[in-house]
Amino acid sequence: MKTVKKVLKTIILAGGKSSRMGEDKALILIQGVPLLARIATIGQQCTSEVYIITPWIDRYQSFIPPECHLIREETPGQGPLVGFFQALNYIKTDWILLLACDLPNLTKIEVQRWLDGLENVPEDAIAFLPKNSHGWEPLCGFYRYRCLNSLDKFIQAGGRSFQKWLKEHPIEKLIVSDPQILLNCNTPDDLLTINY
Ligand SMILES: Nc1nc2c(ncn2[C@@H]2O[C@H](COP(=O)(O)OP(=O)(O)OP(=O)(O)O)[C@@H](O)[C@H]2O)c(=O)[nH]1
Ligand SMILES: [Mg+2]
Repeated sequence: MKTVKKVLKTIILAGGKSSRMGEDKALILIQGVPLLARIATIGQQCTSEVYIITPWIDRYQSFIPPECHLIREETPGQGPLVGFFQALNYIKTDWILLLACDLPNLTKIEVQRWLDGLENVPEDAIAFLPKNSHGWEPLCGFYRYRCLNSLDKFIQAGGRSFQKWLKEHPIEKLIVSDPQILLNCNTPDDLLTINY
Protein backbone atom coordinates (compact mmCIF):
# COMPACT_ATOMS: atom_id res chain seq x y z
CA MET A 1 0.00 0.00 0.00
CA LYS A 2 2.80 2.44 0.92
CA THR A 3 4.45 2.11 -2.52
CA VAL A 4 1.18 2.79 -4.32
CA LYS A 5 0.43 5.82 -2.13
CA LYS A 6 3.60 7.54 -3.38
CA VAL A 7 2.49 7.42 -7.00
CA LEU A 8 -1.08 8.38 -6.34
CA LYS A 9 -2.73 11.77 -5.85
CA THR A 10 -6.37 12.67 -5.26
CA ILE A 11 -8.60 15.03 -7.25
CA ILE A 12 -11.88 16.03 -5.61
CA LEU A 13 -14.62 17.63 -7.70
CA ALA A 14 -16.46 20.33 -5.77
CA GLY A 15 -17.94 22.57 -8.42
CA GLY A 16 -21.40 21.12 -8.89
CA LYS A 17 -24.63 23.08 -8.60
CA SER A 18 -26.22 20.96 -5.83
CA SER A 19 -29.57 21.87 -7.38
CA ARG A 20 -31.31 18.66 -6.24
CA MET A 21 -30.07 19.12 -2.66
CA GLY A 22 -31.02 22.81 -2.58
CA GLU A 23 -27.89 23.69 -0.61
CA ASP A 24 -24.17 23.23 -1.20
CA LYS A 25 -23.46 19.52 -0.66
CA ALA A 26 -19.81 20.19 0.19
CA LEU A 27 -20.91 22.07 3.32
CA ILE A 28 -23.32 19.47 4.70
CA LEU A 29 -22.21 18.43 8.17
CA ILE A 30 -21.68 14.71 8.78
CA GLN A 31 -20.89 14.09 12.45
CA GLY A 32 -20.06 17.82 12.68
CA VAL A 33 -17.61 17.76 9.74
CA PRO A 34 -18.35 19.33 6.32
CA LEU A 35 -18.66 16.61 3.68
CA LEU A 36 -15.88 18.09 1.56
CA ALA A 37 -13.48 18.08 4.54
CA ARG A 38 -14.37 14.45 5.20
CA ILE A 39 -13.58 13.39 1.63
CA ALA A 40 -10.39 15.48 1.59
CA THR A 41 -9.21 13.75 4.78
CA ILE A 42 -9.75 10.32 3.21
CA GLY A 43 -7.75 11.52 0.18
CA GLN A 44 -4.92 12.62 2.48
CA GLN A 45 -4.93 9.33 4.36
CA CYS A 46 -4.77 7.22 1.21
CA THR A 47 -2.69 9.26 -1.28
CA SER A 48 0.27 11.63 -1.24
CA GLU A 49 -1.55 14.88 -2.12
CA VAL A 50 -5.08 16.19 -2.49
CA TYR A 51 -6.34 18.70 -5.08
CA ILE A 52 -9.84 20.15 -4.91
CA ILE A 53 -11.20 21.80 -8.04
CA THR A 54 -13.92 24.37 -7.50
CA PRO A 55 -15.00 27.89 -8.44
CA TRP A 56 -15.57 28.58 -4.69
CA ILE A 57 -12.14 28.66 -3.08
CA ASP A 58 -13.11 31.35 -0.55
CA ARG A 59 -16.08 29.29 0.63
CA TYR A 60 -14.01 26.19 1.38
CA GLN A 61 -10.50 27.17 2.35
CA SER A 62 -11.23 27.82 6.05
CA PHE A 63 -12.25 24.23 6.79
CA ILE A 64 -10.42 21.90 4.41
CA PRO A 65 -7.40 20.16 5.96
CA PRO A 66 -4.17 22.16 5.68
CA GLU A 67 -1.92 20.99 2.81
CA CYS A 68 -4.88 20.29 0.53
CA HIS A 69 -4.55 22.29 -2.69
CA LEU A 70 -7.49 24.31 -3.95
CA ILE A 71 -7.57 24.82 -7.72
CA ARG A 72 -9.75 27.63 -9.03
CA GLU A 73 -11.85 26.30 -11.90
CA GLU A 74 -11.16 28.32 -15.04
CA THR A 75 -14.47 27.70 -16.79
CA PRO A 76 -17.00 26.78 -14.08
CA GLY A 77 -20.24 24.96 -14.73
CA GLN A 78 -19.05 22.71 -17.57
CA GLY A 79 -19.56 19.56 -15.57
CA PRO A 80 -17.40 16.93 -13.87
CA LEU A 81 -15.51 15.74 -16.97
CA VAL A 82 -14.13 19.22 -17.70
CA GLY A 83 -13.43 19.79 -13.98
CA PHE A 84 -11.40 16.56 -13.90
CA PHE A 85 -9.49 17.53 -17.04
CA GLN A 86 -8.59 20.96 -15.68
CA ALA A 87 -7.36 19.50 -12.38
CA LEU A 88 -5.37 16.80 -14.20
CA ASN A 89 -3.31 19.53 -15.80
CA TYR A 90 -1.96 20.48 -12.35
CA ILE A 91 -0.63 17.08 -11.38
CA LYS A 92 1.50 14.37 -12.89
CA THR A 93 1.53 11.05 -11.15
CA ASP A 94 1.01 7.50 -12.43
CA TRP A 95 -2.44 7.14 -10.92
CA ILE A 96 -5.13 9.60 -9.79
CA LEU A 97 -7.90 8.86 -7.32
CA LEU A 98 -10.91 10.86 -8.50
CA LEU A 99 -13.65 11.53 -5.93
CA ALA A 100 -16.92 13.42 -5.94
CA CYS A 101 -17.56 15.50 -2.82
CA ASP A 102 -20.96 13.90 -2.18
CA LEU A 103 -19.93 10.44 -0.93
CA PRO A 104 -20.85 10.40 2.77
CA ASN A 105 -20.39 6.63 3.22
CA LEU A 106 -16.88 6.44 1.79
CA THR A 107 -14.25 5.32 4.31
CA LYS A 108 -10.46 5.28 4.52
CA ILE A 109 -10.51 1.51 5.13
CA GLU A 110 -12.45 0.89 1.91
CA VAL A 111 -10.19 3.08 -0.23
CA GLN A 112 -7.11 1.44 1.27
CA ARG A 113 -8.54 -1.93 0.30
CA TRP A 114 -8.94 -0.67 -3.28
CA LEU A 115 -5.27 0.35 -3.35
CA ASP A 116 -4.26 -3.29 -3.00
CA GLY A 117 -5.94 -4.04 -6.35
CA LEU A 118 -4.33 -1.13 -8.16
CA GLU A 119 -1.03 -2.93 -8.73
CA ASN A 120 -2.79 -5.70 -10.66
CA VAL A 121 -4.70 -3.51 -13.11
CA PRO A 122 -3.79 -4.54 -16.69
CA GLU A 123 -1.51 -2.10 -18.53
CA ASP A 124 -4.06 -1.28 -21.20
CA ALA A 125 -6.76 -0.19 -18.73
CA ILE A 126 -6.93 3.59 -18.34
CA ALA A 127 -9.11 3.41 -15.25
CA PHE A 128 -10.05 1.15 -12.33
CA LEU A 129 -13.68 1.88 -11.46
CA PRO A 130 -16.71 0.39 -9.73
CA LYS A 131 -19.60 -0.64 -11.93
CA ASN A 132 -23.35 -0.51 -11.29
CA SER A 133 -26.34 -1.61 -13.37
CA HIS A 134 -26.18 1.64 -15.41
CA GLY A 135 -22.47 1.57 -16.19
CA TRP A 136 -19.21 2.73 -14.63
CA GLU A 137 -19.13 4.82 -11.45
CA PRO A 138 -16.75 7.48 -12.77
CA LEU A 139 -16.49 9.73 -9.69
CA CYS A 140 -15.13 7.28 -7.16
CA GLY A 141 -12.15 5.42 -8.58
CA PHE A 142 -8.76 5.55 -10.22
CA TYR A 143 -7.45 6.90 -13.54
CA ARG A 144 -4.05 6.56 -15.18
CA TYR A 145 -2.41 9.92 -15.86
CA ARG A 146 -1.99 8.96 -19.49
CA CYS A 147 -5.76 9.28 -20.01
CA LEU A 148 -5.10 13.04 -20.27
CA ASN A 149 -4.48 13.03 -24.04
CA SER A 150 -7.61 11.11 -24.86
CA LEU A 151 -9.64 13.26 -22.48
CA ASP A 152 -8.30 16.41 -24.11
CA LYS A 153 -9.34 15.20 -27.58
CA PHE A 154 -12.78 14.10 -26.36
CA ILE A 155 -13.48 17.48 -24.70
CA GLN A 156 -12.11 19.43 -27.69
CA ALA A 157 -14.60 17.52 -29.84
CA GLY A 158 -17.43 18.71 -27.58
CA GLY A 159 -17.73 15.59 -25.40
CA ARG A 160 -18.96 16.13 -21.83
CA SER A 161 -20.14 12.65 -20.78
CA PHE A 162 -17.92 10.47 -18.61
CA GLN A 163 -19.85 7.37 -19.72
CA LYS A 164 -19.29 8.08 -23.43
CA TRP A 165 -15.62 8.82 -22.92
CA LEU A 166 -15.09 5.66 -20.86
CA LYS A 167 -16.78 3.53 -23.55
CA GLU A 168 -13.83 4.29 -25.82
CA HIS A 169 -11.34 2.59 -23.47
CA PRO A 170 -10.58 -0.62 -21.60
CA ILE A 171 -11.51 -0.16 -17.92
CA GLU A 172 -10.79 -2.57 -15.07
CA LYS A 173 -13.65 -3.29 -12.69
CA LEU A 174 -13.14 -2.38 -9.04
CA ILE A 175 -15.07 -4.54 -6.58
CA VAL A 176 -16.64 -2.53 -3.76
CA SER A 177 -17.35 -4.35 -0.51
CA ASP A 178 -20.85 -2.82 -0.16
CA PRO A 179 -22.76 -0.79 -2.79
CA GLN A 180 -23.88 1.61 -0.04
CA ILE A 181 -20.28 2.86 0.14
CA LEU A 182 -20.87 4.62 -3.18
CA LEU A 183 -24.08 6.36 -2.14
CA ASN A 184 -24.25 9.82 -3.71
CA CYS A 185 -26.21 12.16 -1.50
CA ASN A 186 -27.89 14.17 -4.24
CA THR A 187 -31.19 14.95 -2.50
CA PRO A 188 -32.39 15.67 1.06
CA ASP A 189 -33.98 12.19 1.07
CA ASP A 190 -30.60 10.58 0.29
CA LEU A 191 -29.24 12.18 3.45
CA LEU A 192 -31.74 10.22 5.54
CA THR A 193 -30.25 6.93 4.29
CA ILE A 194 -26.60 7.47 5.11
CA ASN A 195 -24.71 5.20 7.49
CA TYR A 196 -24.38 7.67 10.40
N1 LIG B 1 -15.28 21.08 -10.37
C1 LIG B 1 -16.49 20.71 -10.80
N2 LIG B 1 -17.16 19.75 -10.15
C2 LIG B 1 -18.40 19.44 -10.60
C3 LIG B 1 -19.00 20.07 -11.71
N3 LIG B 1 -20.24 19.52 -11.89
C4 LIG B 1 -20.39 18.59 -10.93
N4 LIG B 1 -19.27 18.54 -10.15
C5 LIG B 1 -19.02 17.67 -9.01
O1 LIG B 1 -19.22 16.34 -9.44
C6 LIG B 1 -19.79 15.56 -8.40
C7 LIG B 1 -21.09 14.96 -8.88
O2 LIG B 1 -21.99 15.99 -9.18
P1 LIG B 1 -23.53 15.67 -9.27
O3 LIG B 1 -23.98 15.11 -7.97
O4 LIG B 1 -23.79 14.82 -10.46
O5 LIG B 1 -24.16 17.08 -9.61
P2 LIG B 1 -24.23 18.44 -8.83
O6 LIG B 1 -24.06 19.52 -9.85
O7 LIG B 1 -23.30 18.49 -7.65
O8 LIG B 1 -25.72 18.46 -8.28
P3 LIG B 1 -27.11 18.65 -9.10
O9 LIG B 1 -27.20 20.11 -9.44
O10 LIG B 1 -28.14 18.23 -8.12
O11 LIG B 1 -27.01 17.77 -10.32
C8 LIG B 1 -19.95 16.50 -7.20
O12 LIG B 1 -18.82 16.34 -6.39
C9 LIG B 1 -19.97 17.88 -7.84
O13 LIG B 1 -19.48 18.89 -6.97
C10 LIG B 1 -18.26 21.10 -12.38
O14 LIG B 1 -18.70 21.72 -13.35
N5 LIG B 1 -17.02 21.37 -11.88
MG1 LIG C 1 -23.90 13.23 -7.15
